[in-house]
Amino acid sequence: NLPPGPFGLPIIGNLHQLRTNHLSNHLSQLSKHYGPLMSLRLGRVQTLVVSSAQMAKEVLKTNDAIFCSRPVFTGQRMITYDYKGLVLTPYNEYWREMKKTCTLHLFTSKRVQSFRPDREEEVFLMINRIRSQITASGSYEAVVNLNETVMTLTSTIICRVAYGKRHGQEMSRFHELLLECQAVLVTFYFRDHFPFMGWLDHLNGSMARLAKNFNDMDEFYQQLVDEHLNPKRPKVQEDIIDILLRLKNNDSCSFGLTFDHIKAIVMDIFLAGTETIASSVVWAMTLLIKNPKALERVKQEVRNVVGNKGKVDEDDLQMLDYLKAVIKETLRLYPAGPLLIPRETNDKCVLAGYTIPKKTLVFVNAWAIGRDPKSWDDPNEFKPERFIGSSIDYKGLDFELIPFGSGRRGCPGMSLGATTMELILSNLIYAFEWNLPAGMHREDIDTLTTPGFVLHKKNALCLVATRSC
Ligand code: HEM
Repeated sequence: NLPPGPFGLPIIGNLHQLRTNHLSNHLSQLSKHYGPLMSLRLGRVQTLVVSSAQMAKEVLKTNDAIFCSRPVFTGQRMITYDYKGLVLTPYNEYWREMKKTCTLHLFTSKRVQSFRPDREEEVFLMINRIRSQITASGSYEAVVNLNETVMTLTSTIICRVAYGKRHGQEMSRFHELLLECQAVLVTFYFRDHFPFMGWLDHLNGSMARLAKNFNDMDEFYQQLVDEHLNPKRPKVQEDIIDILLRLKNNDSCSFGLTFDHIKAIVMDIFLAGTETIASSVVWAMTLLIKNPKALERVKQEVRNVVGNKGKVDEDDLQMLDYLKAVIKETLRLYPAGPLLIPRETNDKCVLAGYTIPKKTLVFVNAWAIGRDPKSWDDPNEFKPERFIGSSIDYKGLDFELIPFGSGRRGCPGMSLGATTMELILSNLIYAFEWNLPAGMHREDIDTLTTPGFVLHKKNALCLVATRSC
């Protein structure tokens, strides 16, 4: 008694139907036909796709205890030091302890606040770099590649938070490793879907590629840990590695924190924090440039609030209601994790009259839910106004808007993520006038996406910046 779904082929099931660049959109189209609970079979893996706010509430709230595990896959197992992190670890006693430790020591609002100077300094440095680009161009304007600019910024911010370091030569090496890491994480491993064909992963080189990436990343992280252990290291503000080393020395965790745990957590923070923030800022700028009235309104709001101060700081953010609405609307239309992070059931259960087996892989389609006409008027239109005077928020209680997920596996970095997005976007809008390059029209700005966990804009957003202050 499984939920309905498209007919699958023998052995491979529906795998062949999922070879698409925009999986969440494709699943959303299929769900229009099969309904908000849809079954798929990926090789031997039974899969459930959830595509309405009501069903998301059933899964993430009512039955959270059953839907809160994560699937075990080959690439993820190796990259996460055999599931010693948080993000991809299946639900078990270890995850609960680790989550408690991270919630108490890494994700408190006091800790997020303590990194405020790092965030502000890096954002202002980025604004100054764009200003220098304009000066160097010899005119009043310069073309800025926002994908590159914002990605460099967010990875520098996360580096400072996690390792207390800015971008240097070794950081660009790390960037390369991270890109390779994302590639090996989304690689198709035969053993995950057809256990008897695991030998093919060795034959086609994917296991060797995975092992190489893991060893390179491990070497990099170990070097960072060693630097932190060096007694001659200058005393600066505590970063995440410092905090975890302190907990290790004090024996603060019941499971005995090791260097592998520390490296796995730092890896999590990098993977979960960098691209999500960067892609969301790029989507916000894409939507604003395509909607000049909204861009004008947010610009007026930021300038009225900030005046001639020269930059937006975090104290100003509370007063920027329309900017916050722009961010909510962006996350509704382009959630950074359009299928959240895949879940797995840890028991059998009944949902809307259907039987969902234990160990079902679950995709909650935040992309489809954010565009569901049953929840939203003009669902495909960019209308930040819809959030003005509305209590709907992305904090995990309103299931029509769940870019950060919900329940016990919901995003613990939400506050850091949202504040950083607001700070970057408001400063970009405050410091510059943004226009399309000569000869380009609003309609020419595409919204194509890249495949993968994070929904990136495929073609770089290049806009003309002119100084406004
Ligand atoms: C725009 C920014 C961000 C977005 C949209 C986002 C989104 C998400 C989503 C959708 C999930 C899965 C939730 C679920 O399964 O219900 C998640 C989990 C997670 N996020 Fe974020 N995130 C963002 C920023 C961050 C940042 C800055 C950090 C850390 C510094 C972070 C750390 C994590 C962690 C550790 C998890 C795993 C939680 C678990 O499985 O227990 N995220 N995030």
